[in-house]
Amino acid sequence: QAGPLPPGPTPVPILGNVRDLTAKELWLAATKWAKQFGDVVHVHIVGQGLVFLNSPEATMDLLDRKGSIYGDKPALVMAGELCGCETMVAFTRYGDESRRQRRLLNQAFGVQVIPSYHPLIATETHSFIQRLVADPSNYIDHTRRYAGGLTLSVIYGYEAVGNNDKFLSLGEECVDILSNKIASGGGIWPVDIFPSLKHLPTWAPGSGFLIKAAEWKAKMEEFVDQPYNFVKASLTAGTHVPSFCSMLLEDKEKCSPQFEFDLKHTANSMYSASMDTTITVFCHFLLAMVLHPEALAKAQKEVDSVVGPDRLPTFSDRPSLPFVEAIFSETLRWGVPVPLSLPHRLMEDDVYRGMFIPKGSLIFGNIWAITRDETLFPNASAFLPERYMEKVDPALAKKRDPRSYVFGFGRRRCPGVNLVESSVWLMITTVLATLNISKAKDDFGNPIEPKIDFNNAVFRIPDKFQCDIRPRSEQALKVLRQAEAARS
Ligand code: HEM
Repeated sequence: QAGPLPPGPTPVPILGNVRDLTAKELWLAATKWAKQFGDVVHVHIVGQGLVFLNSPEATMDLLDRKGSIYGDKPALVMAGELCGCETMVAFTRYGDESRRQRRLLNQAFGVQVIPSYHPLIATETHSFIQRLVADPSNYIDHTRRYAGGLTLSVIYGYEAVGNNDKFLSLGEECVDILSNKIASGGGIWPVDIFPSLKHLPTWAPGSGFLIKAAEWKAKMEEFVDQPYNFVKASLTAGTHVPSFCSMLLEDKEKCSPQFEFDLKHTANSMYSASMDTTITVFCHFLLAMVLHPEALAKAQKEVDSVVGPDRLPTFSDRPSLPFVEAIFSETLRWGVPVPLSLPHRLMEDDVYRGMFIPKGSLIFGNIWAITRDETLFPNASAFLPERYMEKVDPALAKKRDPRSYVFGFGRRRCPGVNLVESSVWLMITTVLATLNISKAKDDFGNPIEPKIDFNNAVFRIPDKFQCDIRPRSEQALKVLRQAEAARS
């Protein structure tokens, strides 16, 4: 071993740090260790090493600069083999398959393609606002329908019908199983440490995980197959709406079984990755506006002065709305949608600042620790969009830009980032233009403080909180109706 392991909390014999790894807000525990042990922390579960990188320098040095050995994903027996997730993009091993998938992802959501989705994004945004107006308390379901509906349209040419649409419900159920059951607490199950446990007969004590895994695998297969079979059937029937899948499937030359396999799984990964992430960002935006009426008023004033009362915001307004831009950036930083990113796997032994990081370690970029770093973001736990209005040199601006972290790192960085840049911006800006957001009131007219808790193991989604969402004016409703009428 070429040097000591990075420091970390003292493990107990054999089991290691099992007791230190909690499923609830693991990023808080990891950040406590960062304060105690530094920006590279090592823990282990029965010998499986987990390394937390807690600073911009450490994530950049290892996950970005040494991306060729830090770009792998763990071969988890439970998640991958038993639950059937090994072909989902976020779990595929680094190599030919992941490269083919990334190429498809770039074809769908590369920066050059996004403007072609602008009209659809606008339509979906306007419908989203109408639904918020009609039924404000179900803002989470509306956001799922917005984000999932957008990817279902773009990828499969499928139009979601209602918040309880069959593919939206399937998506909701499967993403919940993935993040809160399969990947909870770092995603390491006893069978990942002792693979022979997978041969336990299902009647044996302790084999309950095998029954659960079989159930979840069947669901994941439905999730991957059903929307894809919809495109194939509509292509055969000639009823398809042009989409990413239909366009590629029409090119018969390309359609080898391997290509179809890649397409089917990549399509599913785009759909599944779009929902809870967007929900997390929108919920934090809503919460920030409820808690900071002064920021809301300032942003509305800016939107009003640029857009005026007679139309809705469009992408061409973006350069004229710097404070809205600052709110967007601060929402990403303050909200931290995926606080520990998704684990990478180190492919070769490595030495970093004299510390030995063994091959096979799971590497977590601790985005929470970075975005709460007081030296980079003074008063880091406060929502302060003004911090992005300050002119700073380009190197510092990049270091402070939450986009350098919140979409993950290196060769596995989020391929949905360009879509999010457009879709979430328009969503936020249109809400600011048309809606007022404030604390809900009790029967006596007293404001109710939103109760915030986080119970998702991967995404930092605030549990549903009370708030008041209503149209800003009759005129706002009128322009929304006009936008709808123009479409039909
Ligand atoms: C709304 C905000 C979003 C955030 C904050 C976000 C964040 C992330 C993060 C942190 C990762 C892990 C990166 C890593 O392993 O280093 C990731 C991976 C991924 N994201 Fe996103 N994401 C968002 C939206 C989307 C959307 C809309 C899509 C697709 C349309 C998408 C598709 C993916 C895929 C396919 C991966 C796996 C990439 C791989 O392992 O190679 N994401 N995302």
